Amino acid sequence: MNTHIEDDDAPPDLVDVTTMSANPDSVKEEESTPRVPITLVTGYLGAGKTTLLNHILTEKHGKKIAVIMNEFGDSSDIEKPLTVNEGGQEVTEWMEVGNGCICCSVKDTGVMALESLMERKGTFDYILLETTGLADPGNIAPVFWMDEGLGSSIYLDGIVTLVDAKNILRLLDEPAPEEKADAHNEGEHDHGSGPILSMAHMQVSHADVIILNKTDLVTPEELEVVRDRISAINSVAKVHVTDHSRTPQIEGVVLDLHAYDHLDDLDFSRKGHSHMDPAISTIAVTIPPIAADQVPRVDSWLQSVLWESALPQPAMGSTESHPLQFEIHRLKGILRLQDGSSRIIQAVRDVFEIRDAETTKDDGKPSQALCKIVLIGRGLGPTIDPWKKSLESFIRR
Ligand SMILES: Nc1nc2c(ncn2[C@@H]2O[C@H](COP(=O)(O)OP(=O)(O)OP(=O)(O)O)[C@@H](O)[C@H]2O)c(=O)[nH]1
Ligand SMILES: [Zn+2]
Repeated sequence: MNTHIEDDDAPPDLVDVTTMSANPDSVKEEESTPRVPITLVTGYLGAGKTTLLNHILTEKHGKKIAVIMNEFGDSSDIEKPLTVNEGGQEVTEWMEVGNGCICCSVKDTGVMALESLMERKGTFDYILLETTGLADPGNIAPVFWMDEGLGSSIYLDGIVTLVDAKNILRLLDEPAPEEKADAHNEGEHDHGSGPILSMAHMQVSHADVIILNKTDLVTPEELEVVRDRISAINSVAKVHVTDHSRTPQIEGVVLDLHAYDHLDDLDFSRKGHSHMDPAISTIAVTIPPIAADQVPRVDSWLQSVLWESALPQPAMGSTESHPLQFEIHRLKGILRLQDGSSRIIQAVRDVFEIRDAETTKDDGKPSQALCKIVLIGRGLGPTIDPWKKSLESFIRR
């Protein structure tokens, strides 16, 4: 399935780079160097990830970007090409990243590549990592929160998912590859049975930005259908329509998304979509401002929802007879406190954090003053009612 060899935009040539070897002083500098942002670039096989990265490498953006490409598609590579673009000069070398297996991919080859990359910290100020087309970004994203080493030197700026407009509908309706990987996958996330859930769903549901690519291959009508389907799965991601991954700009589209450090934009971009995806959807739960001592209750509620896939029941003896069978892939939220401060919630799968929000300007709109939690996942049910009731009653207990 790999088409890089006959690409028009062939990957840069391999050149020797002595200038990039680790600076002996870098160990001393480590403490003072700020964390480097990383954007994960995901998307199904052939969606245009490498095309996007090549596009970025040739644009003027004034950043030294370390790009780790996934040149050999989905073999478990033992080497990854690393390109750093510096003053218009591209330098590529190959990094040993050890042996990885995409099925057991908490430590996949991408993560190992990052570990080798951090040995030369200071030679770049941004990282772009192309994940393999079959990888679930939900496995990689939490590494930046859980891994002491990587988490202290890198922060996740956002997840960009390339979508192949021509093939996405078919991919969304295809059975998940998990069945065949299962033998290899014990203890991994069990996606259960139920509506079809493909890798394409996982990649779309985790996205902060969706680049709807290859639009030259579809009609405007087909494009509309695809857009509807995508936003039914993930209504919060920003969607950019492209061909050959040529985004209108790079900053704010692929770089510097700050998807995990502020949440201006929890409003759904396309409302009232009629074609719900049977497998994954987005819901938003809003409640009035809470007291500071209710924040730990929200934390407990999230533990139940994210770790146990259990929605705390509103009250004893409640008539709730059909507990939802759900699974959350991505969750973000903002808690407004009665004292005027805010907290931000971020979760990818079962890893989550609640932290202080940077002070946000109060624009006086009452809707801005509500707590809001957005959940993306499967089996969320037809209405937000059970979610809202559960949250509201749980935090008051
Ligand atoms: N027609 C058309 N072709 C495209 C477009 N974007 C990319 N391609 C071509 O599609 C092929 C695959 O693109 P890549 O950028 O290599 O895709 P990828 O996601 O990196 O692929 P893998 O790494 O194999 O998963 C290449 O031949 C690209 O030139 C597009 O918008 N329209
Ligand atoms: Zn690629």
